[in-house]
Amino acid sequence: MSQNEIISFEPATGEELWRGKVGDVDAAVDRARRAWPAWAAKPLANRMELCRRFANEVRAASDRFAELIAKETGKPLWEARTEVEAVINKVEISINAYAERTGQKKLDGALAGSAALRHKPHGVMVVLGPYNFPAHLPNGHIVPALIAGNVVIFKPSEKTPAVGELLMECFTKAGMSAAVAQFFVGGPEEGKALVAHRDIDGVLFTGSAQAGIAINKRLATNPGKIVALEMGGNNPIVVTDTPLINDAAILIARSAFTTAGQRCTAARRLIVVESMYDAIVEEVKRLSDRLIVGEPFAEPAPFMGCLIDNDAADQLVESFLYFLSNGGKAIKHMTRPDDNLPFLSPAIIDTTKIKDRPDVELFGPLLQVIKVKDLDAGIAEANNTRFGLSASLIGGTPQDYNRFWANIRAGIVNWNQPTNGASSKAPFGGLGLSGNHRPAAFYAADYCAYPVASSEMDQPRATVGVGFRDG
Ligand SMILES: NC(=O)c1ccc[n+]([C@@H]2O[C@H](COP(=O)([O-])OP(=O)(O)OC[C@H]3O[C@@H](n4cnc5c(N)ncnc54)[C@H](O)[C@@H]3O)[C@@H](O)[C@H]2O)c1
Ligand SMILES: O=CCC[C@H](NC(=O)CCC(=O)O)C(=O)O
Repeated sequence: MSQNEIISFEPATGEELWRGKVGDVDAAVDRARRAWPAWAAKPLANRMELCRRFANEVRAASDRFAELIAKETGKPLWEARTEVEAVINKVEISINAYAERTGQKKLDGALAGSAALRHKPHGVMVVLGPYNFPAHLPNGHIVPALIAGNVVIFKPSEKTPAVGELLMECFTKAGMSAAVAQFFVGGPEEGKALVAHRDIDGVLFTGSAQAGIAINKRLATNPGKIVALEMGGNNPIVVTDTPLINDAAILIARSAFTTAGQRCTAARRLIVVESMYDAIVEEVKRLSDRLIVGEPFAEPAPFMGCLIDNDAADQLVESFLYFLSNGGKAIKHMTRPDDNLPFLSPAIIDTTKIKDRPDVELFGPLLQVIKVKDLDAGIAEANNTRFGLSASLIGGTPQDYNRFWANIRAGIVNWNQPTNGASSKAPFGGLGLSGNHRPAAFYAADYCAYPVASSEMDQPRATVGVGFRDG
């Protein structure tokens, strides 16, 4: 790959899919900055209408869109279709969110004249996207930002530029200028340069904790720039008493292995009370043995596809071997049928005996199992992480769930539901290394506009008060 070019490959076949020239950061920011005033001055209804047209363009291209997502990420076609649906649905959800979370209102109780709360856009927003949901997650920043009156420079992951390009094409086809919704090709270096550019007003990031922290540090001396960080997780799924072993196992397998474990909300740690351990572990293994791993367009449809590339697969195999050689007990071995392709079988390993388990996000189909004495020990173990994105409790009573809910540190806390599959109609974000208290999804509206409080009279009428001499 030349440094001036980004090339993406189909992970399931290794074939080249797309190539494009790396963008010019200064030119992109300058173009965006010049486009901003006119876009911000457009009536809100026009901006919303253009976003609705964007949704129609995505709908019209939905088959091609889903096929491209499946090809470029390696996820199954059925799942890629759900990503396209999420992109379309994001528009109406964001329109509602803008009205509910921001928008404008008159305030009661003004002493004279009237008082109002309104919101203004920040300006030029840089959106940096991840590869696992190359359309849905960046779109979750882009649409709210545009509705609020910002212009956007979107740099997709260097691993999924083709999907990023198609997404942005849908905005231009909808009638939005390519300077308002701008597609930018680049890798981490260009990401860094965009973040550091003095003429941007904010960075809306979804990706790894490592990159998010680097962005946070880079902008630490610019408190005026908005930084929204959606990062990873080391998410726990805690199992306490339940007679529904098969249902519990289905929820666990879905949490851990959907999208081949490449979801920020995937369960990484299965924490089980000792009375349930044997039954749950046996059933999760039995189910996982039945999961079909296959290429995106295979028939019958696979449950999960491959990882994004061979490096990611190598790293995950290494992590499995690390656990194995440090006291872990394999429940289901990780296998890789072809060393030249990133397909991995789901793997399960008991790491209870490992003293200092690395608190990192292992982004793939690898589930650790940890045995605990009781629910309180389970909650303590669940919180034994620097991350805090999602957490689920399986089984137990309403009182158990209340205790779990009150004590767990995570932005998404579920009961008898998977850790993943979060709703776009709710806020989405996490604590600690998972985010910076700027939740996305429904609350993305909050970081796309800032509130302005105004006290207003149509004439400059005023009377002198205390402390003036007669005159
Ligand atoms: N919380 C969430 O909403 C969420 C959602 C999806 C993925 N993720 C996380 O994303 C990770 C996987 O995605 P990824 O590998 O594409 O993430 P990544 O952090 O490697 O890259 C994300 C984006 O940031 C850019 N980038 C990388 N380093 C940068 C830097 N120092 N400065 C500026 N830009 C930089 C990349 O080019 C890419 O566009 C996982 O950790 C996963 O948990 C989080
Ligand atoms: O990989 C990270 C996202 C996972 C996904 N979350 C969402 O889709 C949040 C909703 C939104 O952003 O609209 C999940 O929980 O599976």
